Amino acid sequence: EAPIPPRLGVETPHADELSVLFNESLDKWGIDIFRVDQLSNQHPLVTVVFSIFEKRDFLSKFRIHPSTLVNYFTGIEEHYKKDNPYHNAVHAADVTQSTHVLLNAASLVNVFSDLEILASIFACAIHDVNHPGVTNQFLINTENELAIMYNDMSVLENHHCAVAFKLLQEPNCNILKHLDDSQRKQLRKMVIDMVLATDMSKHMSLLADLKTMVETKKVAGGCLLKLDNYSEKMQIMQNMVHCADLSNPAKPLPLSTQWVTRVMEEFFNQGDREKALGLPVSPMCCRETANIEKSQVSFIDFIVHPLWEAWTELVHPDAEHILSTLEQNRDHYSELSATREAEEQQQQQQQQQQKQQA
Ligand SMILES: COc1ccc(C2=NN(C3CCN(c4ncnc5ccsc45)CC3)C(=O)[C@@H]3CC=CC[C@H]23)cc1OCc1ccccc1C(F)(F)F
Ligand SMILES: [Mg+2]
Ligand SMILES: [Zn+2]
Repeated sequence: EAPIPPRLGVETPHADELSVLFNESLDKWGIDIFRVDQLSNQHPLVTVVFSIFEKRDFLSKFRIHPSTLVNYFTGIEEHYKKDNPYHNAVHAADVTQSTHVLLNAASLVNVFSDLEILASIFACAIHDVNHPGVTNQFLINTENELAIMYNDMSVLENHHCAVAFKLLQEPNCNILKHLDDSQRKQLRKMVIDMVLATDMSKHMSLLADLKTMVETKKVAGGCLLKLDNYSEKMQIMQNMVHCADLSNPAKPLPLSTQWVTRVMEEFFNQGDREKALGLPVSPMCCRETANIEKSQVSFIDFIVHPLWEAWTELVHPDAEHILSTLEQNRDHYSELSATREAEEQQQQQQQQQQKQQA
């Protein structure tokens, strides 16, 4: 019989501290996921997934042996590249825990079945697995084997799904073993639909559909979401995972700024590689010229805020605090970018004056 894994799914000398942190904050927006990474001996994804599965009683509901769960998600975690500054297992753990919190919104109670919730958590955990640390456009421009494999269509997102489902076939890793065929087929389809929807090129259509749904729900008298067909339900699940994937600017500032540093590092590394290859450097990816605060303000104004505004309306009033955190953070970055601009202008004037005096 397979051995029972340790209490939090991972061996760590900080097990007590970690279980206190989870008891206090696993269900909270703004858990310090970087501390989870430290306390879990750099196994943030395994311990977050294990704890969520336990809290939602998924091990018994879906007859998953604890060691199978640990084997599979340890394999997944190992396939997240540790030297990616941003797209690593900490990001996967962050998106998974964020979705776990979004699922607890009062207006979403009894909306999703256990299988749909399992599919959502699973999709988050694997949604960036084996990410190479560069964008789809970079893979396409460099005719990378992945772009050839997937014909330039959602290259990364197709790869994440394929790697995740291939790992299920490893020995003692099949967490879906005791699902019946129909459940397994449904879960596979739902996970693929959610992961492919994390491709930013799908963002505008996803948001447009969400806004339409919010309008029709309002007309229907703001009642609890009555989602009678797969497509409507999947739209909500896709937007939920997409919201979690775009939740960095909506987290408490000390967490948000760490994500900004990480993602800029990853995009700058890509900019360095583009320059070395003689390729045009992607916008905001040039180490010398990027204005980090300005990037955040436009990212929030054009992408993140419109999405979270729609989500907040859909689950009103459960996500109000998230939207207000996002708005506070946006103002912080905007003030920072204004002062930085003023400083740069002052420096330029001083240089001008020095030149004139010389
Ligand atoms: C914590 O901070 C970020 C987290 C994730 C992303 C992610 N960005 N994107 C894209 C990158 C290209 N985008 C744009 N390109 C040019 N002009 C604009 C104007 C407004 S968005 C946009 C759209 C978002 C991804 O695909 C990543 C993978 C999946 C989900 C989200 C990830 C972006 C963060 O910070 C901002 C940013 C950072 C670095 C470079 C550029 C940007 C920038 F401001 F540009 F977004
Ligand atoms: Mg992704
Ligand atoms: Zn992601």
